[in-house]
Amino acid sequence: MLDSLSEWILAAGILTLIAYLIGTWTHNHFYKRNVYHLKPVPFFGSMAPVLLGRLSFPDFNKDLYNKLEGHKYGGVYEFLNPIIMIRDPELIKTVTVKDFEFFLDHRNIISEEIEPLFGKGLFNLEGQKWKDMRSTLSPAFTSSKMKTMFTLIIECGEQLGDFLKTCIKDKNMPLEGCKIEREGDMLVVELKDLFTRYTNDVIATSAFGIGCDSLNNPKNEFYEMGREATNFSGVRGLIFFGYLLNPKLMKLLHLKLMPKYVLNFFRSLVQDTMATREAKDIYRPDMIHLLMQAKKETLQLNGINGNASKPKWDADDLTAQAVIFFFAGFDTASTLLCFASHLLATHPEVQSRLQKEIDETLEKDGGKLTYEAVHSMKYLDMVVSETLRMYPPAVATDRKCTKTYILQSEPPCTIKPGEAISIPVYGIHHDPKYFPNPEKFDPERFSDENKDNIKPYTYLPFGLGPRSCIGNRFALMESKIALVQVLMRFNLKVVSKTPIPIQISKRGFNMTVDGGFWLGLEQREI
Ligand code: HEM
Repeated sequence: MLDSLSEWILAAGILTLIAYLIGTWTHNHFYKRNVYHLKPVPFFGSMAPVLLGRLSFPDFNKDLYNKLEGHKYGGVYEFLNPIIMIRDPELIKTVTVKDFEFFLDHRNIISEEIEPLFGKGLFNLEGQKWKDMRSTLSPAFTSSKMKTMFTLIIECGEQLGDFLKTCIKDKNMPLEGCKIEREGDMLVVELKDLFTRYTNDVIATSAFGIGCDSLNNPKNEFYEMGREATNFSGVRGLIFFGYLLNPKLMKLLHLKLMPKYVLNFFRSLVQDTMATREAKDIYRPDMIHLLMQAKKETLQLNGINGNASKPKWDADDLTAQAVIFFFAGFDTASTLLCFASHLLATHPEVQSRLQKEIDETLEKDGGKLTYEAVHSMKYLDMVVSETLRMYPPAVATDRKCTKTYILQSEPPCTIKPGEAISIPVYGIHHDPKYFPNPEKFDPERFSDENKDNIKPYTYLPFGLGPRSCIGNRFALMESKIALVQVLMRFNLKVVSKTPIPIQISKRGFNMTVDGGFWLGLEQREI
């Protein structure tokens, strides 16, 4: 028992010292290697501004990037984990493309043992397993497969357009379940809710093989389960933080991220659909079909690994891919749609020019939106590209070193297996050296005349190299379809609830705004 004040002070001192040593025990990593780095705070490392809510996650990324100004790369600390942030486009090319074999993997925060349906997903797979799975899945994302899947996605696009048209026409239509209000002749819509329902339906039909119509059936089971699965607030947010802070300890504690019933729902959905299709010999042009082909080992490996023997996938391996498409695609694409709509409403001249392009294109095809028409609209592509530059839904990406590597730079730096590299997408997209006047929304940056002036490896909303986003084409197609469906019928208008200027939320890691993306939808007179 401690019974004198001096003993209490001594004990407190020892405990503080122990805490300090634990909170800083990796913080000399860059100092020892003579790497320029940002001074870390005990426990927090470089994360204090975002954890204390001083900066949003994108602004925090830009802040770190700017603080390393003058250096091609530099050290930052994600809590206790040292991470090399690479800023220089040539170094980014080296890591993601040229010497990709040394940086094959992402950091695997949630392992296969903890959450098999996460850990076995393409994003988290490592080494040869990743190569095999990427080779198996790549044929699902070629232009010809996109064209086949177009028929499924356009159905969701038309559902979106028709739903909004009915809402505006039928003043008695009940709107509960969706965040839509009426203001005179206009609909006032919270776009995150609207577009999340759309991207949910797109993934449901193309990756899980089911139609849900989450606008007309706002409480359908798939949508509810999807929301549950992607809800990282409360205890689950803390568990995720725990994995970031101390993955080893968290693995020992074996704390799960996903409720079992949610995982079982997705597992049975995929596995039952596959069983029914097999039994009844049903064909549908979607990803489930491709996964079934993979199961039967009928797909040719497309050459990334040059390995002739075909891997065997079990049921969870395949379900995990449908789940990762859902996770990787549903929030990112709806975020893109929200920011694009907001930018169009606040830049009416851009909106009118885009609507003109849409009207002219549709007129040529007798009012029908075809695959070719979506891909022929250059201004639409410029608007989407500039939105992804200003507001990339993936603010940063990473790589994990798999073989000892010497980064040839000034000074050279040895990176050991397991060490992490961060690529600051948002910071680079907002660097005036590469994008003059970066806070200005200017689709002209991506015009035929100007786009070749963009320095290679500085525009990276979908990452880069063999490990870049596999759903890139899919995401662009579904987003363009939704924009056309909305803009052919409506003018996007700023209303009193519209957040102006837009302030990215300081809560959480998502690129979103507090209070929602509210805009007015006014029916067009055509
Ligand atoms: C606007 C929408 C999207 C954005 C901005 C986006 C962005 C990204 C980024 C930055 C990466 C990491 C790339 C890298 O590290 O180089 C990634 C990976 C990935 N994305 Fe997307 N994504 C989007 C939509 C989608 C969709 C719709 C799908 C699925 C249908 C998808 C599936 C994936 C998968 C599976 C990976 C992991 C690839 C691998 O590790 O091999 N993404 N995405």
